[in-house]
Amino acid sequence: MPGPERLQQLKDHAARLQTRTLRTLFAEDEMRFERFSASCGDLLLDYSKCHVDAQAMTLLAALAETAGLEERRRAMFDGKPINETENRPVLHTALRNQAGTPVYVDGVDVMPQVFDVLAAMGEFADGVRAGDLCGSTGKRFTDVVNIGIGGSDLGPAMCTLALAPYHDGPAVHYVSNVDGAHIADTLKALDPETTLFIIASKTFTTVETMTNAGTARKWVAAALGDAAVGGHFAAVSTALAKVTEFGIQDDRVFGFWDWVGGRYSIWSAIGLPLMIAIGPDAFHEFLEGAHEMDRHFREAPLLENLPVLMGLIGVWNRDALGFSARAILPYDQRLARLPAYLQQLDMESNGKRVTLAGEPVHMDTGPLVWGEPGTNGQHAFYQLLHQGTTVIPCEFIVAVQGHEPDLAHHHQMLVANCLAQSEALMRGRTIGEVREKLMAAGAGEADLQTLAPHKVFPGNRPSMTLVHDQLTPFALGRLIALYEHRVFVEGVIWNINSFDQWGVELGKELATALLPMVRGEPGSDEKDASTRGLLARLRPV
Ligand SMILES: O=P(O)(O)OC[C@H]1O[C@H](O)[C@H](O)[C@@H](O)[C@@H]1O
Repeated sequence: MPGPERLQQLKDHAARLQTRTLRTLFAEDEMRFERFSASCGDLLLDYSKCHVDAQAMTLLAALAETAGLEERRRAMFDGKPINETENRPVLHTALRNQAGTPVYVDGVDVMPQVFDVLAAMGEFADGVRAGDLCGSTGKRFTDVVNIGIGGSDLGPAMCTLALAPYHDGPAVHYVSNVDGAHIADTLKALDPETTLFIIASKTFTTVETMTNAGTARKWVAAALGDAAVGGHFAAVSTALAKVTEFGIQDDRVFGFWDWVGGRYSIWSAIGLPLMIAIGPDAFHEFLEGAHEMDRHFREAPLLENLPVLMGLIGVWNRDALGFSARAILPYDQRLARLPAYLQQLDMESNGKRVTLAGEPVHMDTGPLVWGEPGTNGQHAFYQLLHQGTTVIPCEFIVAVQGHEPDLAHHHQMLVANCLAQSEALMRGRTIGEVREKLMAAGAGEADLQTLAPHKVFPGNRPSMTLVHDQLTPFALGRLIALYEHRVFVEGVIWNINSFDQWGVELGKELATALLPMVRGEPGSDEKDASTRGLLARLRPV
């Protein structure tokens, strides 16, 4: 983490720069787009609408260097235990290391195991897709239900929707919430004879997943008998002994390793439902896209390096300009679940308040991450983005082309809207411009007085835009890896551990203690008055 002087230097520069609006910065420099954009293959990052100049970028790059970004990056790729509180390496990059170059953990090359699991997944996925691997009554699987939560759900669920045009396998459903409504609504339309369940849990102890798995098992047993259960279940986990205890056949268990964080696990066997949906070849392209970003992240100079640039701007927005949120706005309906996916990736990784050494941080860390696809969001919350009192930097994502050649006119409208939003956020509309427009429309002086202030857009609101050719499996893999490394860059500058998640533990512990009380056992006097009051109200009638 940069010392207070460096941080002050950054803030001072930001204050100086803010005396010139984004509009002015564009007016002053015809080359601003060329200067503040960068690419990785066909993926373009335009950050020229962020409130930076060359000096800001130099200061930020120096910050990254002082924070030891390059050493930390090397340590991650080399399998050093950079997740210090759990004493684990962080090697999701090995899972997509399509080059197969050795990656060592405790002196052992993990690549052969990675390829073995990928091959086993491929064989299983092909079997299910071809109908060679059937349910207990010999019928082919028409539906796959993935039961998992957090990192064992969000990645495959988000990607299955994102890659719908490539989906040529059985229908895939995702059940995560312990709310019985989720599994009940999902199973309502399914036939036990043709349904395969994948129980996905890194630890195989997560209460939600185990509860849903138990319900699914009962559902199969009730329809087809106990002996049929084995034929309808597969599992993905690092805790193989626990999977065996649950009773899932060995040849249907796909392992991964404790050096894969849950929110970084889509590249592992956690991707199995996605592979069943799109097929092993497309899944390999997805891994290849991520691998391409890994290469770019390791090799591109800092100020041409997309994850580094996005990370530096993230820190700039958070710590120099004081913005506490960022909005993820994909102009792509199939990326509807990307904001939710990035919420876990970003907020579980960088929502931290102590440094690696356990000292309180003296900078603001991870921002609030949220969003919705455009154009839907425009008709809901963009009002606040344009005229609210809180400035929220926006991240737009859009493809040159969709997958619906017959509907190219839809795509043109989508693109026009995406561009219009970042332009409006940047330029705004001044009171003079508003009055001019109103007068041109024949408004009288009274109308001008009352209406004009409401129609002013302050502008000067930063955004960045990512553009790729098309949302292919390769492009999706590259996009996710970009965001993963961006989170890493920010975490290094903040000097926090981006790979643990102790903040989720207290709630789990308290829920376990509260469960008997919810069931009606006597409450504990130690509970606060609010919890006691709510418990009383929530007891079954
Ligand atoms: O895969 P599992 O072990 O079931 O864990 C599922 C999820 O639950 C935890 O609470 C963590 O916060 C997440 O990081 C994790 O992805």
